[in-house]
Amino acid sequence: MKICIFGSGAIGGYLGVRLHQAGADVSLVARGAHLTAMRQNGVKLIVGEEETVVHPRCTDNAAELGPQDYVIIGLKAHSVPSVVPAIQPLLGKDTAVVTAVNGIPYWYFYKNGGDFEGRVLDSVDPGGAQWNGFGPERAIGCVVYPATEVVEPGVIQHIYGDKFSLGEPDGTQSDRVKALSAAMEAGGLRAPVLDRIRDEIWLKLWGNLCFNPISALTHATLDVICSDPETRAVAKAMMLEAKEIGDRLGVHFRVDVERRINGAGAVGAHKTSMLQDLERGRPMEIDALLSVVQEMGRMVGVDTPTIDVVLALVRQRGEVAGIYSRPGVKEAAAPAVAAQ
Ligand SMILES: NC(=O)C1=CN([C@@H]2O[C@H](COP(=O)(O)OP(=O)(O)OC[C@H]3O[C@@H](n4cnc5c(N)ncnc54)[C@H](OP(=O)(O)O)[C@@H]3O)[C@@H](O)[C@H]2O)C=CC1
Ligand SMILES: CC(C)(CO)C(=O)C(=O)O
Repeated sequence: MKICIFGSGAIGGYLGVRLHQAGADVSLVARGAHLTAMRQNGVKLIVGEEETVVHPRCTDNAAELGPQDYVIIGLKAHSVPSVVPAIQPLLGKDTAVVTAVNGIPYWYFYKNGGDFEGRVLDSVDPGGAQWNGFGPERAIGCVVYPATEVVEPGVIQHIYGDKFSLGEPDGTQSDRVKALSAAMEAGGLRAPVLDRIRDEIWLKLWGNLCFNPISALTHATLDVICSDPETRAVAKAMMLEAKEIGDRLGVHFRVDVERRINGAGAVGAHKTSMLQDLERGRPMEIDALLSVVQEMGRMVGVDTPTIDVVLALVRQRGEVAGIYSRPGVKEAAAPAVAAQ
């Protein structure tokens, strides 16, 4: 089984190590010092006291790899549109594209039925670059639950979790999704194949769409956001607006808002990825977590007053830090120093 992980950072690198251990023919696409270190020393994964080093093929040039059975996208959401051309050499007739990325994926309205079938979402897929460049029929959905970090080039620290839920857009138990699940499970991961992957995408997104921007605005950790009555109320208001949108799109939320907030609070004094990105001066995933929910709200006729306010504030926070540009505006240059 040939698998290329395009964007082999914290999550992609973790997946790469586990799939390599499972015996898959794994190639990692990465760049910079991280790529150099992985090429020279292998990829080191630290899980608790245990350290594993594996030596998959590592490159910054996907063209040298040829067509794959699976391309797993492990990039931050905002990076995906720009790599569509670079991914083309990896795509054969039957190659599946697995979106291991937070937020709403480009293929959301493929085989979902209803009024919006075939609709491209501008906030995550401007101009339909992914829809047209990958094709929605290649897509396999993936919800990423583990937390991992690149602690130094070539070194991935596992923090918690081992579950990557998978699912076909049409909910079928296809051979390709079952084979990928089996490979991931052979590597020691949990990879259930769900028949309603969009429900799971929303459940994860439900937390990301509020906690991540609130944390970027306040610099508070999850425990603080969830226990302070005022920020908890902001989060809850955003989640209820999002739930109304999800309900109209046929999403089933299997837990209620209070339980979802309590679950996030129980994670503890953890900085969300958006806060970490802000502090490190790296682009923030605002559009795939938040702008897209506003866009979907407009589509289904649900007002999103709280989401609108928080989105306006976090966009401006990102723009002032030089790490965010609104969809349709030229990409922000990375600042020389991290934002304070
Ligand atoms: N890390 C986590 O704990 C979790 C992450 N997620 C989600 O998973 C997704 C991936 O996140 P994460 O792994 O943390 O992100 P990372 O930034 O750690 O990994 C992405 C990697 O892709 C590289 N990259 C970007 N553009 C290119 C390119 N053109 N060519 C080659 N390599 C490229 C980046 O390099 P560079 O650093 O140079 O930009 C980086 O190494 C995100 O959507 C995130 O929200 C979800 C749950 C938890
Ligand atoms: C920690 C958590 C759950 C916050 O929503 C997360 O997924 C993130 O930081 O992106």
